[in-house]
Amino acid sequence: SVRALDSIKGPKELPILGNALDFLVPPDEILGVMISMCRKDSPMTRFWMTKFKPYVVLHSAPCVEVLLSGNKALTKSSDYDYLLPWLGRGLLISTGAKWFGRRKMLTPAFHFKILEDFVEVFNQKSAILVSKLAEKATGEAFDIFNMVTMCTLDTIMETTMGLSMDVQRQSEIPYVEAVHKISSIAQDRQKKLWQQWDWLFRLVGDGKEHDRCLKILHGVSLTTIRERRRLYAASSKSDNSAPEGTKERLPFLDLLLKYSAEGVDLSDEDIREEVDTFMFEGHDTTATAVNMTLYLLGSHPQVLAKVHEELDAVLGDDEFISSEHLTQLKYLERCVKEALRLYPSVPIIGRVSAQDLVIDGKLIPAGTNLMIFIYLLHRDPEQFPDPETFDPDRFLPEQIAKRHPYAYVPFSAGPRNCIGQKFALMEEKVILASVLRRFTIKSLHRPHELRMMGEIILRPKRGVMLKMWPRNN
Ligand code: HEM
Repeated sequence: SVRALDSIKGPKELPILGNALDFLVPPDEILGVMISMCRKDSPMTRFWMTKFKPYVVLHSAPCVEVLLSGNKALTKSSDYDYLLPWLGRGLLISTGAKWFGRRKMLTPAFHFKILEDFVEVFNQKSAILVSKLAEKATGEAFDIFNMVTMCTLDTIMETTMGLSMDVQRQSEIPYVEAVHKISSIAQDRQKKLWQQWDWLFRLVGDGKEHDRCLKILHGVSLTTIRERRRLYAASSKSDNSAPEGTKERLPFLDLLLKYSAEGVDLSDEDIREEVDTFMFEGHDTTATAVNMTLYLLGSHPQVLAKVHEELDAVLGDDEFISSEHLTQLKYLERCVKEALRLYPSVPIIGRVSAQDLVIDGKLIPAGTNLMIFIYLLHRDPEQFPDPETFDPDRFLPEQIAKRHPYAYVPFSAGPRNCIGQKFALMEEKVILASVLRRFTIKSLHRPHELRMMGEIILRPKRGVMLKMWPRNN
């Protein structure tokens, strides 16, 4: 049945090895290789990671719609298996009844009422970032990437895990370094045939480094659970109610602890998987998104001027950025969305279909690995004319109405979309508004100098180099 895939266009392949050798390039060249493989004259492309493992890459809106709408392909592709030692079968990777039950269980933790309570934390954590940036705002070049990452990590730990770790005041965070390293190793394993087998991965691959990272990552998640369990038990004992400030709507980790205390089938390992999944997905994605928005604004002074104007008009002298302010920051929101178009934090997602599918008139047999190449989809010139140009007005309502509904999916779409989408957009806006109301910025890199790496999460190889100055100074 794999023969059916021969009717889909793709790059020339070698016997047995297929296209596997094409991927043996440094991490900052993978996206380029993928783009050059994908056919411009076809809405999807087929390639072979050896002749035993075909992939179909979808890069046009109507094809993406077939896959993401409905329940046809809710199972993740085997590429996610490389993340299993770290994330286990938490919400990102689980499938079937386990995924469905968890999704239902965790959705209330992202209820808009809870998100409104988080706005205060977004403000507090952004204020720490701003105070650190005040030292950098001298017109000297610096890399802002990790400073923003620490801010988003600090935020996710306090909002969803209920713990104040004060990571922004520390100079180095082994957790962040381990996240970057392990994602890079997982990505690397996908393309290196000899690393597919665990024993060989350990013998000649990055197995040792992988396990070192794993120890750091699980150390942090297990400590987090232990600490929150202690606080949860103490507060439940004292007044028989949820921990302080959480009312009846419990944030993420407390919700899991409550279910496990009530005897719902949720082992310590189950909780650990979810904590690891949300700590990772909840900070690394937003870090890239905020960083790339800053990069783009720092390269487009006229757009930045309009953002400044809007911030001054909406925020005035109000120190606290409220959810009402956020609703009014429409231009900033368009910038955030346009930045996620050009630099979607998750550039590629993978599925496998349990049943035969017909996409663009072609039969895709059950079991085929499917990729949605979000990065390329967002550059379709038919949907986004002059696609490399940063133009926030593409997200004016009348412009959105002209496009295919699946032309823009930075948070994926359908039942397995991003559970943290609203959280992310609110957090991004608070961080950006807090920073930009006080500072003006200039980016030092041109787009091709960023050398974007698609290591599960998109990352610029050389960070985001900026010059920054206080405003009105
Ligand atoms: C700008 C920020 C973000 C972007 C661009 C983003 C993007 C995505 C995408 C594309 C997916 C689908 C992944 C796939 O199909 O493999 C996803 C899933 C997910 N995201 Fe996000 N995300 C962001 C922020 C967040 C935040 C803040 C959280 C948590 C607080 C979060 C938690 C998750 C989880 C748990 C899933 C798996 C959902 C499921 O399969 O049911 N994400 N995200």
